[in-house]
Order: sequence, then structure tokens, then C-alpha cells
Amino acid sequence: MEIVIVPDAAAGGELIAAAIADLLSAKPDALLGVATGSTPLPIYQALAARVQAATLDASRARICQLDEYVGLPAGHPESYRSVVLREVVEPLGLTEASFLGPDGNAADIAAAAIAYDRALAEAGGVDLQLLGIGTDGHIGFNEPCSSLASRTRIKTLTRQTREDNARFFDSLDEVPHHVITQGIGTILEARHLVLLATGEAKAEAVALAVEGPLSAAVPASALQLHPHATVVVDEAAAAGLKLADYFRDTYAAKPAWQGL
Ligand SMILES: N[C@@H]1[C@@H](O)[C@H](O)[C@@H](COP(=O)(O)O)O[C@@H]1O
Repeated sequence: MEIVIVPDAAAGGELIAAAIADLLSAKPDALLGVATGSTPLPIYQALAARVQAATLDASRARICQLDEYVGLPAGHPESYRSVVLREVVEPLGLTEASFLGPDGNAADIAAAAIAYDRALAEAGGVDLQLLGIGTDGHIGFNEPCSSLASRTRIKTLTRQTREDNARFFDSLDEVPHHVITQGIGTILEARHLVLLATGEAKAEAVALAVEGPLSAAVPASALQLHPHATVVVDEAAAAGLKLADYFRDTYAAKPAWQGL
């Protein structure tokens, strides 16, 4: 696992956008797995700026969703489908035709989850999966004690996650209890995992995920199992890392040709 400590969220967004641009120049139709929440927004803004400046051609990129609320009405502005269309697909000049996501309104949620795993595999697998991290260490919506081998499936949110996400809704009561999320096993199949964490509220979860034991109690620790996982953190989110100086020295000495 590579840990990159950046000065702030904007620098993290630029760094990851540059890695995505490199991927798209090598593989124009790469399948990019995107995360929701506030953290990845600087990445999407940096990508959109490159597209607008015509320094990035993302026209053949394919976008797929990490997770989704169950039961929000179609077109609800906070469904993750709506968020990804608004924050990623439209700013990059793409259409829904280039977008894959699980159906959080399916009559048969279990079947919809299985169908989404199949759709990802049939699309050739995810080339680069962006991840955030919950304050409880979740990735996607894989809450603590999710199986490290889990596939896409329904999960129940913890109270903490519902409270964290209540800011996107009018009240806590409106935050759904259930979600469909790519499983940890599904996430680990992506060719490159890139987790961005910013702000002091994430420092404890980041330290446990990066330097703690591999444990289902901290789902993000599953990145330790992946051969190509990159964790980008700002100074505040890096505050709990005992090996921060080592990570800084390693990145400073990294050959430029290696990329992320
Ligand atoms: N399902 C999403 C996660 O994918 C995201 O990483 C997390 C953190 O969000 P934020 O970046 O807003 O802190 O929120 C949600 O729970």
C-alpha cells in the first residue's frame, strides 16, 4: 500500500485526477469506479477542469457506482445515481449510456445486487476504484464487520453513518437504513484502488486502516490485501499515522515514471 500525504484536499484532488488522466490516455474506455460523499469532489472538479481545458479527453470513459441507497424514489437528488450523474457524468460531458449502477429501487434487491456484480464483470472489471472512508472505517457502505470476501449485497447502515450522512437530507429520519454496496471482495477486484481521506474526523479511521491489523471491524483495512492500493491523505487525516515521516520520505524519493 502506498500512502501519499498531501497538503490539502485540493492537492489530493489534483494528484488523483492526474492519475486518472494517465489511465485514460493509456486506456480511453477505462471503467472508473466513483465514490460519493464530500471527499472526492475535488477529484471530480479537477477532472472537469481538464476536460474543459481540453487537456483531457474523457469522452470514452465509463463510470460505475460504488453503492446506492435502497428505496429512495427514482430521481431523488440524494440517490447516489443522481449524485454521480450530477457530479461526475455530466461535468465530464458523458451520458447515462456510459454509466453503470445498482438498482436501489428493484423489487428484488438481492437479485439487483447479484446483477450488478455480473454487470461489472461483463464490463471487463473496474480499472480504478475511487474510495472514501467513513468515520467508522467503512468503504462503500461496507460497515464494520462486513465480510472481507463480501460481494455486492444489501447492508444496514450504522447509526453513526446515518448521522454522518444526514447533512445531505432534511432530517436524520429521511436517511435510508438500507443500501446496496459493492462488497469488499468486489472492491478488491478493481485493478487499482485509490482512497482519498481529508480532515481530522478521518484521522483515526485512516490510522486503523493503514497501520492497524487487517480486520473486518475496520473494513478499509482490506486495502492491505490489494497489490495496488493508494491512500491519499491530507495533513489532518494523516495526523494519527505513526509512520507519517516514512511515508513522506518514500513519496519524495519516488521515481516520477512510477505514477500513482
Ligand atoms: N457511501 C459513502 C462512502 O463511499 C463515503 O466514503 C463516505 C464518506 O463520505 P465523506 O467523503 O462525505 O466523508 O460516505 C458514504 O457513506
